[in-house]
Amino acid sequence: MIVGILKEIKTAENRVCMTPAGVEMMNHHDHTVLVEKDAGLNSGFGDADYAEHGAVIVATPQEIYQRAEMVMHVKEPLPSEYDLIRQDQIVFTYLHLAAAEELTHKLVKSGSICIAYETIQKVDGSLPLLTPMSEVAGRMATQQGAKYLEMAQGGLGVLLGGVPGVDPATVVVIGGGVVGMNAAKMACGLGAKVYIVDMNLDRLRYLSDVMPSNCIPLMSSPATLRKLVKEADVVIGAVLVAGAKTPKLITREMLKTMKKGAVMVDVAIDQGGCFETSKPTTHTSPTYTVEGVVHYCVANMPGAVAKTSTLALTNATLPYALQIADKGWKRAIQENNEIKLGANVVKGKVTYKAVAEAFGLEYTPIDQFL
Ligand SMILES: NC(=O)C1=CN([C@@H]2O[C@H](COP(=O)(O)OP(=O)(O)OC[C@H]3O[C@@H](n4cnc5c(N)ncnc54)[C@H](O)[C@@H]3O)[C@@H](O)[C@H]2O)C=CC1
Ligand SMILES: CC(=O)C(=O)O
Ligand SMILES: [Mg+2]
Repeated sequence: MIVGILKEIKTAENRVCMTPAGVEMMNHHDHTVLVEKDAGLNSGFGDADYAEHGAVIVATPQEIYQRAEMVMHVKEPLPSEYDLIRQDQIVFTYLHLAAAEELTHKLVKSGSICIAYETIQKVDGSLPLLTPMSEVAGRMATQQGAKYLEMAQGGLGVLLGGVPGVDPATVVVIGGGVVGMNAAKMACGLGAKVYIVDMNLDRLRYLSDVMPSNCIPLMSSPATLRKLVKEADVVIGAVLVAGAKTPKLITREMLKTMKKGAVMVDVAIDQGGCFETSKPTTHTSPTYTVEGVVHYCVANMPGAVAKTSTLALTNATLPYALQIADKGWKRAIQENNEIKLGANVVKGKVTYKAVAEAFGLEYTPIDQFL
């Protein structure tokens, strides 16, 4: 198969979706890999490095879309690419469609086969291609919370861990999955007082077993959240219902009861965000303030630490990319249920139920194409 590696074009997105080592593996499986010029530069991989590992360097995204049978990205295609996507082409990347109505319509119109990293799912419910970036974003969320608590950044002026004789900050993490647990670990390590809330009692039991004593796992309910946000210096949004639009758990009314200068980091923004007042921001303009509360809602947080993130992401994506390239999309889906769950839009139909539901579109089970 001809596989195309596109350069990222989202604001301050520095990751690349395949390393030179990945290109070499693809070559070993007899695939040709086209890599867009400078695609890996900000992750530490130059064109010469790719070429040495067997890539064909291509000057423009137009040529990649024209020649490749499967195009790969890290982030979703942006408007400049919508008309380049070809019928029957495989698009393999993060899509987060339940929060992206225009993109969903464009992909339906394109007739392509769109497999989303974030809905590929194992039998135990885990999301193997989301997990590594959730680990990065969770850890970063606490760093960003600490930074924006500083007064020069518009924050309250509280040090996350306090000092001897002075109370530490209170961090409330909503959602105790991969993002939430990683955020909480970092906040605990810095000495903050940490609450982590989830709806899944088994997950709360697990967190209670493994987290340090300055982390208090609590059952999520509107009443609990109303109480916690009043105390919070930092609130981290980390809930997910796989593939679906995020539920809004912190309302504007609740925001009004928070401390002025408190910080909200909505990591779940890529699926729509779990605070009513969240809207996507970028690394070049990451925050805004509502009701005196600083909001950080960057949808591609790991892009800021690309040297870590590219390696973590491609370690996870490459085995799946190889299967799709080796077998073609149909057989890869037939033989691997994890990849089957990644199919979001196929040949003009929405094949992921939560995406269809988000926009009142017709849902077509993928089995109809197999
Ligand atoms: N902004 C960014 O750059 C990035 C965003 N993300 C996003 O972060 C979000 C979280 O991802 P993961 O932690 O990997 O998901 P996960 O599936 O590991 O964890 C989600 C947790 O939310 C809990 N949950 C669901 N509904 C809830 C509710 N109403 N109240 C409390 N808890 C609830 C679930 O029980 C689960 O434990 C996703 O939207 C993901 O796409 C991930 C990486 C980067
Ligand atoms: C998961 C995701 O959206 C990201 O890594 O940017
Ligand atoms: Mg994202």
